[in-house]
Amino acid sequence: MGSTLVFGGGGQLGQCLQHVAQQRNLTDIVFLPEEQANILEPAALRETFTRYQPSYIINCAAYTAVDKAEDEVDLARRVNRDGAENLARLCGEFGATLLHISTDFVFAGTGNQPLTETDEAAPISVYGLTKLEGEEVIPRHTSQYFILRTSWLYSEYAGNFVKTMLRFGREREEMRVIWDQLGTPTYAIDLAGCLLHVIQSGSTAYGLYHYSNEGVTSWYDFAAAIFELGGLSTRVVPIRTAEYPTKATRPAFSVMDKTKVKKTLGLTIPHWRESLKVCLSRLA
Ligand SMILES: NC(=O)C1=CN([C@@H]2O[C@H](COP(=O)(O)OP(=O)(O)OC[C@H]3O[C@@H](n4cnc5c(N)ncnc54)[C@H](OP(=O)(O)O)[C@@H]3O)[C@@H](O)[C@H]2O)C=CC1
Ligand SMILES: Cc1cn([C@H]2C[C@H](O)[C@@H](COP(=O)(O)OP(=O)(O)O[C@H]3O[C@@H](C)C(=O)[C@@H](O)[C@H]3O)O2)c(=O)[nH]c1=O
Repeated sequence: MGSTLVFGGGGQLGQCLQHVAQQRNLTDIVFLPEEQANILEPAALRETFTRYQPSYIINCAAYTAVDKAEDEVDLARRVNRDGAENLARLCGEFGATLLHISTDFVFAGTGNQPLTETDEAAPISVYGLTKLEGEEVIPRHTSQYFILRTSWLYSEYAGNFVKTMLRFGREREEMRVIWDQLGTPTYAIDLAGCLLHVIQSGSTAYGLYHYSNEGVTSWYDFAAAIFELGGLSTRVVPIRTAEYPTKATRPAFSVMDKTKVKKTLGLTIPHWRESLKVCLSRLA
C-alpha cells in the first residue's frame, strides 16, 4: 500500500489513527506531530516528502479553536488554508494521494434536511470559512485527493465535548446545554477506521465526502446520553443558543448525509449512541 505520512499526528484524530493503525498491524505509517513537521514550513515539508517518498498523506493538522479563530483570523487561515495548500502542492509533485479532513461548520446551518456534498457551503464562522478555503485550494494542485467532512469529533484522546461533559459532570449537579443546534457526533476512532480503509482498499474514487456517525442529535441530548451511559446523575438543562453566548456562531443544523461515502467505499457506519458506548467504556 506504500508509505503514509500523518501530519498533525499528535492531535485527537492523529492519536486515533495511531491506535487503529496499531490494531490493524499497519506499520508503514509515520506520525508527525507539529514539533516535527509544521505544515506552514514548505522547505522542511519538501525535505520530509523527499525523505519518505510517501504514497499517502493524511492531514490531521488544523486550527480547531472555533471561538479563538474569530480573533486569530490570520493564523487560522494560514493553518487551515495555506497549510492544506502546502501539502496539496507537494502531493501533486510527488504523486501522493492526499486525505484531508474538513468540517460540518462549512455550512450555514439554516436548513432542516441532511446535507449532501453538493449542497452549498456558506460558513458563518472564521473557522468554517478557513476550512472551506482549505477544501477549495486542494484541487488546484492535485486531483488525487479525498476530502472528508466530519462533525462533532470526540474520543478518549485530547480535549473534546465528551471529556468536557464528564469532567464538569463529576463536579456539578447541573449542566446547561444547547438543544437548538442539531448535528451528529463522530467517534474519531470510527473516522480513523474510514481513513485507513480508503488507503487499504486502494480506492481511487477521489473527491469530497461526508462522514459522521449515523443518527441525529442536539448537544443537549448528546450530553444527556453521556451522563446516562457514563453513569453520572448530573441533570442537564436544555437551553437555547442565545442563552449560551459564544464568540463564534455555530450552525443550527449541520446533519450530513453519508450516502456517498457508504456506497462508494462499501462502509457500514455505527449509530452515534453505539460508538459513544464504546468510547465511554474505554474511558472507564
Ligand atoms: N474536533 C472536532 O470536533 C472536529 C474536527 N474536524 C477536523 O478534523 C481534523 C482533526 O481534528 P482534531 O484532531 O479534533 O483537532 P486537534 O486540534 O486535536 O488536532 C489538530 C492538530 O494539528 C496541530 N497543528 C496545528 N497547527 C499546525 C501546524 N502548523 N503544523 C502541524 N500541525 C499543526 C495541532 O498541534 P497543537 O495542538 O500543538 O497546536 C494539533 O495537534 C481537523 O481538520 C479539524 O478541522 C472536523 C469536525 C469536527
Ligand atoms: C461546554 C458547553 C458547551 N455547550 C455548547 C456550545 C456549543 O454550541 C456546543 C459544543 O461546544 P464545544 O465548544 O465543545 O464544541 P465546538 O468547538 O463548537 O465543536 C466544533 O468543533 C469544530 C472543530 C468542528 O469542526 C465542529 O464539528 C464541532 O465539533 O455545546 C453548551 O451548551 N454547554 C456547555 O456547558
